[in-house]
Amino acid sequence: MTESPERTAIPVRGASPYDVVVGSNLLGELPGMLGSGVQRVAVIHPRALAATGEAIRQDLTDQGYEAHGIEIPDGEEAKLAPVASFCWQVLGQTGFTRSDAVVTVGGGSTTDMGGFVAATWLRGVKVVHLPTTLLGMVDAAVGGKTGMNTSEGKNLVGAFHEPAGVLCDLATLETLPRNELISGLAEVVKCGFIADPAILDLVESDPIAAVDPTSPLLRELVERAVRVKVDVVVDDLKETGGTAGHPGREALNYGHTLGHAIEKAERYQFRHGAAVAIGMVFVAELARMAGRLDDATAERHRSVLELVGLPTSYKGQAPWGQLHEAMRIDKKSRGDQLRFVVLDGLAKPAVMAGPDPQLLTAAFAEVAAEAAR
Ligand SMILES: NC(=O)c1ccc[n+]([C@@H]2O[C@H](COP(=O)([O-])OP(=O)(O)OC[C@H]3O[C@@H](n4cnc5c(N)ncnc54)[C@H](O)[C@@H]3O)[C@@H](O)[C@H]2O)c1
Ligand SMILES: O=C(O)C(=O)C[C@@H](O)[C@H](O)[C@H](O)COP(=O)(O)O
Ligand SMILES: [Zn+2]
Repeated sequence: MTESPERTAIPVRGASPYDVVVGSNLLGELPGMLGSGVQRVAVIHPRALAATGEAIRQDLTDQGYEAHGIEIPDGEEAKLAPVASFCWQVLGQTGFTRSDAVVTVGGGSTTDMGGFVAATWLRGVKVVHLPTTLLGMVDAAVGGKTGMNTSEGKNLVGAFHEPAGVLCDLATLETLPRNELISGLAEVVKCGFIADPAILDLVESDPIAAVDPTSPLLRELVERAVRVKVDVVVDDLKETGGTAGHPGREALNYGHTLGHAIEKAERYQFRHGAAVAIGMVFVAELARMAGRLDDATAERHRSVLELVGLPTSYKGQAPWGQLHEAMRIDKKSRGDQLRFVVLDGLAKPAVMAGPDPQLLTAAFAEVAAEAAR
């Protein structure tokens, strides 16, 4: 790892190695990440970042690229087939070849959709991610997973397609709405529970700095969470399974089984991180009730998430039956068997396969009932 006060480069080793760079004012590094031979660049950005997207497009044009801006909807509306189809149309009409590149500028919905377009255009062209949300920096832009929603559920279509580089420019977080920053912290806290408990200590030590985009503490959280994700994906890029005693990439799905079901039930009006926060409390209860997780660690889920303003109980309208049904199509399921990532202790992720339905109902009661406490 190369470090300086301005930038930290975290290498992702593997068949196609690349760097995740964390720092400020990193745009000058984009041509280096694009590498040689790129003539055309498509800058995919959401509506909310129209000015930023255009500035990056202009900058690339000034440097001699044939740069095209592609504006997509904000949030989950971007992760729909017609939006990918629109992007393919633009790439076709501008004559994109296999030596051209996609640059995404935005949050996880943009990197998921833009990454999917890059994975599928001509069966795969280069992509560089410029995440502009905390969640995008610590999670979505890293590791090559892309996901599109269908009416049946969240991220049901996608591909693994690693980026050529990721630039996490912390200065971009200064315009991010507070609730979006807090949503991203859920994935940071997730990394604390599954792999790096120092993350939890840091958040607990100064929860105000943890939600301050200019704080050195948030920068340390970003770097730590990126390292957790990188360590997992280099060992199990395509989620085919971990080594003995570790669930591999599935560990990153901690809290997501119920989380994704909540997002779908709430028609994606819930922030991803908020849904995952509730999902983590649910699986902590599941593991505690199954005798796998101690009371203190289970309770720590609630306390650390609440410290930064994340929800720990489900106050929405969907009944358990609807959420249970939605979980069946989760990618960790095998046949009719539901599988959950649980903890056997702090930083000890494991898989619980086919839990007793009564245990599931009891764990959900702990999450839903808290609303009435
Ligand atoms: N592929 C993966 O590994 C992975 C990992 C985690 C999450 N995800 C996906 O990421 C998505 C959530 O991503 P997200 O939380 O970044 O949300 P998002 O991409 O929907 O962005 C949230 C909102 O903030 C706006 N925005 C983005 N950057 C901004 C900035 N700097 N200033 C002002 N506004 C800005 C966006 O336009 C949007 O309206 C979900 O779809 C989730 O499934 C994917
Ligand atoms: O990178 C991964 O692998 C993850 O599971 C990270 C999750 O935070 C992310 O939300 C991911 O998109 C979920 O993947 P899915 O396979 O459950 O759709
Ligand atoms: Zn997630």
